[in-house]
Amino acid sequence: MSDAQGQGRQPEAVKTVDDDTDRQPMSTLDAWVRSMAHPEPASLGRLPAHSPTCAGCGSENPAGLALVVDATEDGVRAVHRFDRRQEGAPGIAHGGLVAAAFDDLFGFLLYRVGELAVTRSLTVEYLRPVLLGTDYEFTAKVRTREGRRLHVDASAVETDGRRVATADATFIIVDVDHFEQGRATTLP
Ligand SMILES: CCCCCCCC(=O)SCCNC(=O)CCNC(=O)[C@H](O)C(C)(C)COP(=O)(O)OP(=O)(O)OC[C@H]1O[C@@H](n2cnc3c(N)ncnc32)[C@H](O)[C@@H]1OP(=O)(O)O
Repeated sequence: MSDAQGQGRQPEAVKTVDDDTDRQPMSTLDAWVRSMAHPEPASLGRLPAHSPTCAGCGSENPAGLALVVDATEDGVRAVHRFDRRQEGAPGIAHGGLVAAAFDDLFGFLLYRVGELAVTRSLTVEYLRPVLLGTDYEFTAKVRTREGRRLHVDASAVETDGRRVATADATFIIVDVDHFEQGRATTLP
């Protein structure tokens, strides 16, 4: 992506900005599509959120996980601590939210491969309870690429190195037109 210096660029996803060409207001989707249209491999360091309101990594989503993700030599990494908003059983993170963390982390690999892709399948192995208020290191990498398919792997580990969960997923590379389907959404 254009934030190759790892400065944490936020895509212009939720801002209404002036279109340089016709001076008409640009929609949220137009701005997001424009910002995501040309993903480029990023250098090491902090990666930009998918959008400010992304449920996985957007800092402006009060219900989101607000993952903070760095590019590493072989993939991506986030240290994350779940809180009460992600509770399932008392004191334990809900499995669906752990899956969401993996899914969103996988979405950051797109910055590393320079393609747009979406989740087609996601499998999580819950090895141990993921506790609220505890730091976990999430890492992910691309295992293989076959045509439009990206096979990706991830794990979450405690500070002592014990794995609490692993995940693998298939992402399918899509054209930016895929996201035009979001136009059907009519939320205020
Ligand atoms: C910028 C992104 C931000 C990231 C945010 C975090 C990630 C997300 O939340 S993404 C959102 C959740 N995912 C979605 O909404 C995706 C919804 N699904 C779709 O839109 C479509 O099914 C889509 C685009 C994935 C694939 O549709 P389509 O293009 O018709 O693909 P299709 O022809 O069925 O399959 C494509 C290829 O994948 C293969 N494939 C399909 N399913 C699988 C699977 N489960 N495992 C392995 N391969 C598969 C097919 O065999 C085919 O292979 P090939 O190209 O070699 O023939």
